[in-house]
Amino acid sequence: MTTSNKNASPSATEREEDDPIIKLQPSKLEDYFFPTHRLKSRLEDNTKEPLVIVACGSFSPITYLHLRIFEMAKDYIIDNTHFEIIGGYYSPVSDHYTKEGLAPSYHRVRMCELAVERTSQWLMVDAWESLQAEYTQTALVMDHFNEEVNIKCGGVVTADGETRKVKIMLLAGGDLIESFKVPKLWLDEDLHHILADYGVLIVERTGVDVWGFLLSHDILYQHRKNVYVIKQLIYNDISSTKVRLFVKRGMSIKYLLPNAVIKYIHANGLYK
Ligand SMILES: Nc1ncnc2c1ncn2[C@@H]1O[C@H](COP(=O)(O)OP(=O)(O)OP(=O)(O)O)[C@@H](O)[C@H]1O
Ligand SMILES: NC(=O)c1ccc[n+]([C@@H]2O[C@H](COP(=O)(O)O)[C@@H](O)[C@H]2O)c1
Repeated sequence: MTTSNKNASPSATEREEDDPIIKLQPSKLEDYFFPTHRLKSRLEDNTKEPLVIVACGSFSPITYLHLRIFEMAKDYIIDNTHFEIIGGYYSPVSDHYTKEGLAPSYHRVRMCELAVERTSQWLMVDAWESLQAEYTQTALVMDHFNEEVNIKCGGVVTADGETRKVKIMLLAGGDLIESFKVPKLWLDEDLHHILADYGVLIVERTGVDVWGFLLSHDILYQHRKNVYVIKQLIYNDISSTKVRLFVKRGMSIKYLLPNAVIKYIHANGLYK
């Protein structure tokens, strides 16, 4: 027998489905605006330090792994730190980043938006980096978020009406952090800036010894108090590279990424 309870108040998950259509990020820099529709303007717990988490990457395409890393970070933050998350952002890299398999940035931004717009209450997509006329180093992307959140939005307000500066942290997989050792890929001054002034949340990745790397890398070790390593309790290794290959070979990508993103890939003939 099935029962229906029309009067029951909707669960949080159901409410997300009813979110009003959000304003999508534009495809031209002159129309750019910083998305704040899911950014908390008030800190709930006065004893906590407000935090915005930023994930930089290709997201070509975004997968359930890229969605999960934010949720893993959230659980970690709640259990192990004195931070209160006030928002999370994807910042897809621009077309000037020379990496194989990058779909045009407009599509990558839109796919990220489709992935979060009906499934999350705290994740947003910022197109600023993707709209720049040249490649933007991650240190500058972090500065952009700092400027938007702390200078233009003025930080966050506490229950006492006091304004508090928001900490901005980079969220990255173990592989991205391991790329710190690649000669000339990252400037030392950028690493110091990211690690000292912002901080990094590292999600373990299969095959990468994050703790070993942390010990071996001088700059990372120097700033270790601002580096948080998150264990993957359920290992997930969904790869965008393999998703692209599956599409090219006409194979199914269902259950690897949200349906809305799959539909978008097929409708726009991406990764053929
Ligand atoms: N299996 C994984 N475990 C933890 N983090 C991951 C994993 N895969 C990707 N990430 C992280 O997701 C972020 C975005 O990754 P990005 O889209 O640039 O590359 P990718 O997911 O490895 O895709 P590609 O196959 O196109 O290289 C990065 O911080 C990356 O380290
Ligand atoms: N010097 C830098 O700032 C630098 C170097 C390499 C990668 N990254 C960033 O790391 C992210 C992921 O890059 P990959 O997909 O190549 O691992 C991208 O957002 C890219 O911009 C930054």
